[in-house]
Amino acid sequence: MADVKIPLLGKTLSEIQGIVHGLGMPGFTAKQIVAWLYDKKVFSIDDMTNLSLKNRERLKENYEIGATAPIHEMRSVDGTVKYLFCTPEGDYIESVYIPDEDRATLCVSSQVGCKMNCKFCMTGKQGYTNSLTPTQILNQIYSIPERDKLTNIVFMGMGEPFDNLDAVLRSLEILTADYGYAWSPKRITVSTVGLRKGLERFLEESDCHLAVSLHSPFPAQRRELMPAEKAFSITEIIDILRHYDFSKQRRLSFEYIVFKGVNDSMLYAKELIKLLRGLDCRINLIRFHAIPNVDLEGTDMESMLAFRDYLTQHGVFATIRASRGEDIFAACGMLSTAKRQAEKNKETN
Ligand SMILES: C[S@@+](CC[C@H](N)C(=O)[O-])C[C@H]1O[C@@H](n2cnc3c(N)ncnc32)[C@H](O)[C@@H]1O
Ligand code: SF4
Repeated sequence: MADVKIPLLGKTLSEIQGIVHGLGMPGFTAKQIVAWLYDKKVFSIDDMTNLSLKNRERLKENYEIGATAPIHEMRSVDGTVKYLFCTPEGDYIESVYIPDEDRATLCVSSQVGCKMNCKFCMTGKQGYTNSLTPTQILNQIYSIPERDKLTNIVFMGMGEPFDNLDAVLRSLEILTADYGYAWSPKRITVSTVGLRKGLERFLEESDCHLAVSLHSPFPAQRRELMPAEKAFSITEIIDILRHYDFSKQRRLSFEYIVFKGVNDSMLYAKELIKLLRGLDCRINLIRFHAIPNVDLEGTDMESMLAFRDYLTQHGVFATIRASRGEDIFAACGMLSTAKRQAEKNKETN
């Protein structure tokens, strides 16, 4: 059996210092290694040319960079690219590259599948398989051809980031630390259904933007759409957020998929205004990407515009999120589900 090597990608500076120390290398090599990883973004330890040949060989005995290219990509007519990665366990995850004028956003996954089982979500339908390691989270950013064009990262791919918070926080540290990518936290948004412990810890330990998936201002209806509401209600989430100061650089937004005949009337807009009163935030209205076997439909653009205008006129700034890559299975979880299905069919034929 081939030796399994430990990936360096996804290790923090202090972890690399521990490795360097353990291998008996001089302390300064830790900074050199993180620079090769996160600044120069090399694909081989052999490329770390300011490390002595002996130290590179020593490192290579047990470690590797750990970057793996996507196995599949789908390009939309609008420039959006969906990438499919395969993890060492043979699971599939998706990332979506979304170019838009002077911005280039990558939507990354944090888990394989998801435990939250939201009614409208294809990833939820897959169930939960695994949580991604920091290596697997960062690899989505490291291994795409557009990596040097990226201006923003959103954790809005497969999975619930607060259900894998250690790995997500470690990735955020590497993306924002001076020794790492040195990105401003303002370029990164983490989206969540809201899990109590995760929310509190994220607010404490990170400065990145927060997006909360809201979808209904009424707890009973939100519970129908999003079972996570049972454990941590939107009213409690908002209570915690009210005690936090979002007036500085950090942005708080709420995601709201507008479903036809479900949550698109002015009654809902009025309730949202009540719920969010006094909070420094915005609402992103999202068009529903239809998924199979779910009796939900997206609302029409006219109702969406009226909903947006009502909210904005009543002091809750609302925008309509442009729907991208509709021709390439844009709803997260669709491509990996198709791949899983194709493999199952192969096995049974
Ligand atoms: C896939 S989730 C991942 C992050 C996190 N688990 C969450 O729910 O916020 C990212 C966003 O996509 C939304 N979403 C899920 N399925 C969707 C669909 N079929 N159409 C449009 N948006 C969807 C979610 O509600 C959420 O706001
Ligand atoms: S919307 Fe988010 S939390 Fe809900 S099932 Fe999908 S990935 Fe999980």
